[in-house]
Amino acid sequence: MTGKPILSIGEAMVELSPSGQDGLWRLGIAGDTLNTAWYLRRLLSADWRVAYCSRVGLGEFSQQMVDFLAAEGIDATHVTRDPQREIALYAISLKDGERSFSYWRDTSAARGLADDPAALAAALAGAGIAYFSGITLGILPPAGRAALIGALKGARDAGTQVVFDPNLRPRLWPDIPTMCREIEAAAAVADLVLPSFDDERGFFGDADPQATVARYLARGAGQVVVKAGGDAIRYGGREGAGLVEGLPREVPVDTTSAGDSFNAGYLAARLDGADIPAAIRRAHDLSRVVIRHRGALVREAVARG
Ligand SMILES: O=C(O)C(=O)C[C@H](O)[C@H](O)COP(=O)(O)O
Repeated sequence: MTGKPILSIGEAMVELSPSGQDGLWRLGIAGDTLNTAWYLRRLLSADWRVAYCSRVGLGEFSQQMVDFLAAEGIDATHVTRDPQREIALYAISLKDGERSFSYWRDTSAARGLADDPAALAAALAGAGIAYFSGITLGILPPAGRAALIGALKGARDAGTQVVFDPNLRPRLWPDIPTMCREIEAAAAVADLVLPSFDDERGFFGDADPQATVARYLARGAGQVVVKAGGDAIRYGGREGAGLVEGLPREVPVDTTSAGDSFNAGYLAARLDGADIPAAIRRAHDLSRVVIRHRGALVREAVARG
């Protein structure tokens, strides 16, 4: 089965990941929404078009990103250029396999990705799936956030499936109440929300994954699938409800992109006709391989489709 283009919207950065050798860092290009697009590109057959919507600068690293997208088969038509700004940088630190991030992204070009309503509308026109995250929202100024959510709502009304990963990053937000309010406003325009239970418990106080499902459904989401590390995965919504148990566990080398790759695995499996429990198992299997390797984009995890 093939369909309309898949558009992922957000910020990609230069990534520094530990090489394993003291003082040596590996340079890559990554960012949550790009990671999901990258895994989707490799999981889906070439008949599918996977596109990225972002804003970059004119310098060397911005060009490297655009070249990277082209080399990876990701459509960069909707990556616009900002003559004044550059792309951001982040570094991964690892402690017992669990990742944390340092960011240099306050002035990045991607902060302007929703400034031009016509460009945003053109990017979304005809998209089968529009994918974005709480990080996409967190980097935007308030006017950009409102513009993006409005454009996604319009796209949803026009038949695009809107998919949202809350990906809570408090450092990107002025304060926690603003983050929580904006995340729920975004979930309200989403057909599918893919939260991670640890984050949701921490910031929304959800007692269990079922509470996360119920909260997002009450806000207007169509379907919710709650990622839970290696624990059972709860889902609910208009496509069905249930619990997927007995997922194999992995000792991680680097958990970066566990959630992003899960999202891609899930969407690709659903597009391939899998039911929700089967799609969850396929997504989990992919993220298990991803966390056995360093960095966000793990070529070993996915042969190119
Ligand atoms: O934090 C950001 O802005 C990034 O985009 C860096 C990372 O590549 C993703 O955040 C990884 O996402 P997880 O799947 O949650 O590990």
